[in-house]
Amino acid sequence: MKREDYLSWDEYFMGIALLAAKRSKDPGTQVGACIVSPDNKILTMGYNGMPTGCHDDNMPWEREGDPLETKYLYVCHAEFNAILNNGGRSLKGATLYATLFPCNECAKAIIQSGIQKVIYMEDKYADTDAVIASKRMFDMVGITYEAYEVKHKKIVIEL
Ligand SMILES: O=c1ccn([C@H]2C[C@H](O)[C@@H](COP(=O)(O)O)O2)c(=O)[nH]1
Ligand SMILES: [Zn+2]
Repeated sequence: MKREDYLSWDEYFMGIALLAAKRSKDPGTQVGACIVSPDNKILTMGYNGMPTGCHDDNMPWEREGDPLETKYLYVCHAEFNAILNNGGRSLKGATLYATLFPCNECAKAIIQSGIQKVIYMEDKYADTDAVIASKRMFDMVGITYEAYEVKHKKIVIEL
């Protein structure tokens, strides 16, 4: 008889996005993204981090203060990294699993890449212009977005 407590596709892909987020050096919010083809093949992944060659130790991670000394002008967003990491594979019709609702800049890249669906975990910046603009664009172009249904499943991985 087969196992019954195996991961659903959504659990598997969101689990991978959560694992990718663990690579982030951001002390504030660690974001992960996993992009999946319509036939459930993982196409690409990403997390928020500094551009390649900009060493994490030499970059600011502050949230406030002189804008040039905050992370915001430098950090590459998880979804943006995932899209850029696609290795030449088409993302048309794909689904993006994201641990945070994508901002407007990521939304633009999502639209241009042909991704059709977004499944997100957290929407803690829902009241910001960035996320409002994001949803406005998704609605306009017919990209669907839905909150990941948390089932409080614990996935334990021992290394
Ligand atoms: O679409 C998004 C929006 C934000 N991020 C990243 C950018 C930053 O590294 C953090 C946000 O940090 P806070 O301290 O919570 O402001 O999230 C992203 O990857 N994707
Ligand atoms: Zn973004």
